[in-house]
Amino acid sequence: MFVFAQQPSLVNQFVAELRDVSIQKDRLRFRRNLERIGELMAYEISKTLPYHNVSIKTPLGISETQLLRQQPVLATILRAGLPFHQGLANYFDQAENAFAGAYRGYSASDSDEFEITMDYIVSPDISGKTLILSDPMLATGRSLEKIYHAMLRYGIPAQTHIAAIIASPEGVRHVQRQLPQCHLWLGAIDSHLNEHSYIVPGLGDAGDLAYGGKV
Ligand SMILES: O=P(O)(O)OC[C@H]1O[C@H](OP(=O)(O)OP(=O)(O)O)[C@H](O)[C@@H]1O
Ligand SMILES: O=c1cc[nH]c(=O)[nH]1
Ligand SMILES: [Mg+2]
Repeated sequence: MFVFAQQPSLVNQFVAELRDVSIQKDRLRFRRNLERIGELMAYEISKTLPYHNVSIKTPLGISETQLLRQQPVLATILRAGLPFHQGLANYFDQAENAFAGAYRGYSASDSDEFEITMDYIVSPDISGKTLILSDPMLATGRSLEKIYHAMLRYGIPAQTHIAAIIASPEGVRHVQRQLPQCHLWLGAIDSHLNEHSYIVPGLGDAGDLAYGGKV
């Protein structure tokens, strides 16, 4: 598990801006910060992927270097995942992409009990490929668990990376227990979940901050 908050970097600045009530209401900046963190996480994850040697012909000679052996498949969960996904896609710029729609379906309007409902998924074949599954918020971990299992309809990946920006300790434990094969990349691990399963201190509702409220 790699936690960006455990070392000084610009990721901490961008996470701070996502959280800050005096900055986060600027939707454009909020989305751009999700995207910027996606870009920096892509760079960090790229250091752990398989490479092969290549020779590049320049106007003056040959340059030997190492390039990614294969682009990953980038998968994300609507809505809040979209800007974060775009950041990953800016750097893994030839990746194939998968999208899933999932939301918390509550048993009653005054209840905190919910099931994760998935109503949309589209993906390329992921057999033998590197899968990077992203969602900025890892609260209970049940959305990521559900979408990971749904992705297995499209093949068994060679390796899976889960990228999240803010996680709860409960969610991290859940993902580590349910998906022990996945590598975790986290911006920060916060204090706890509240009674509504929101992360504290967290940032609030990432989807609403990025795109506005919903009815
Ligand atoms: O770890 P979990 O307990 O499953 O919660 C995390 C999920 O909640 C948020 O999405 P939300 O349902 O708010 O949808 P939205 O992005 O459309 O706002 C977030 O982006 C995750 O998908
Ligand atoms: O804290 C949380 C939990 C779920 N979804 C969010 O956007 N924020
Ligand atoms: Mg939301």
